[in-house]
Amino acid sequence: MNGADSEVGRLRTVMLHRPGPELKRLTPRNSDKLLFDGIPWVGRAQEEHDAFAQALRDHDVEVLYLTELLQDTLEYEAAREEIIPSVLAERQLGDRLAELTRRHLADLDPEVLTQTLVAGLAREELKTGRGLVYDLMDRHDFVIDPLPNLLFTRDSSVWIGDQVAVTSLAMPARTRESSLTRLIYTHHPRFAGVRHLYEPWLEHVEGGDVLLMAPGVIAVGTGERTTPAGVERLCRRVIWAGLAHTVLAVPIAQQRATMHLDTICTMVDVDTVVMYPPVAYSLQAYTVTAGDEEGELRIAPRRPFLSAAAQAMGVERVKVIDTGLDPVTAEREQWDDGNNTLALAPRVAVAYERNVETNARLEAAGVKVIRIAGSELGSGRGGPRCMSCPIRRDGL
Ligand SMILES: NC(=[NH2+])NCCC[C@H](N)C(=O)O
Repeated sequence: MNGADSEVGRLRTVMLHRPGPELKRLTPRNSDKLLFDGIPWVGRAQEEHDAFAQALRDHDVEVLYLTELLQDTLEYEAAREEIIPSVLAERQLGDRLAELTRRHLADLDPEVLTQTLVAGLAREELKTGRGLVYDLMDRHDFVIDPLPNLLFTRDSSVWIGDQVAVTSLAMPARTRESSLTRLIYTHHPRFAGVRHLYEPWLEHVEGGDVLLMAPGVIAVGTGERTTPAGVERLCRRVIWAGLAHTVLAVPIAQQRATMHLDTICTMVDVDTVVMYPPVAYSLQAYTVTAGDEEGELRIAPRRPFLSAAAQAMGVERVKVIDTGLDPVTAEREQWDDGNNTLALAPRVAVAYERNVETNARLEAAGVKVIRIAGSELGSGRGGPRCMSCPIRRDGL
């Protein structure tokens, strides 16, 4: 059965996206808007990603590729009819160019349509384009925007128990990603009958902010991406669907370095987190549980995150791999996703090799670290956890 009730149960199936031509669209002029901090060397990024996928397979994890699932999905007419209109940004294209683009997409076979939905479409590639909007656009302007952040499959959907939350991404450069994941989960036979816990048109929630701390206990960060309103809606849904008894709502600094909760904290064992030292003991949480009436929530006063988590999880304390680094190294390794580990099982985690000191501390604490290269992948500011959407983990 698909689903996950923790961050550390043995990982069985994961969804990845191998970066492709969408990364070749990045230029120094558009990279900020497209949420990359550098211009990746695409071939090397693919090699790094292939090694990541292989490391997972070597640990008996089934790797599904998002584009393969999408291509299968686009064999169905209903899926095509749903996705094509949704990518025609009419206010940008105007009705004439939108109609020509619609016709262009309708003629593509599932494989090329998949590529186009992910890599986008530049004006010069739309050979059938004409009209005033078309004439006024630069040849490199996008008729359909590329999705370079699709690589970070963590953010566009998240499994909670046996249901999938298709998220609502906050940044304009990413909003279309969850149209694709929603399409897959709605039409692909592998996911037939799966219940959707959340939808892309609701208040913003991103998967990188959602941590399954223990069966029944979820932490949700709120900052640059997941909004307070998103947390409230998610709380109501998970608690009243019986998927969690407690949600910890965790305010995080609204800045790029800490865009998601998983940039400062991930779990490496049933009761152990690796955490960015400057925030480990200052992070606060509101404990949210079911209210008296159906659909209502009870909110306990704010208190330190780690003690709120321990209480909800029913453990004496949450162990922190307090990386104990000097502040400059800690800040550098946090920026390079040192805290962003992907657990394959309790005390087995994938991490970027470059975060030498954080990895050494993990090992000293008894965690087996599977190191991967990420010099190019990391230019999008995401580590092994960001690049993976667990679809099935063994229950704890
Ligand atoms: N779960 C994560 N930390 N994801 C990282 C996403 C990085 C991506 N470039 C963004 O800015 O959205």
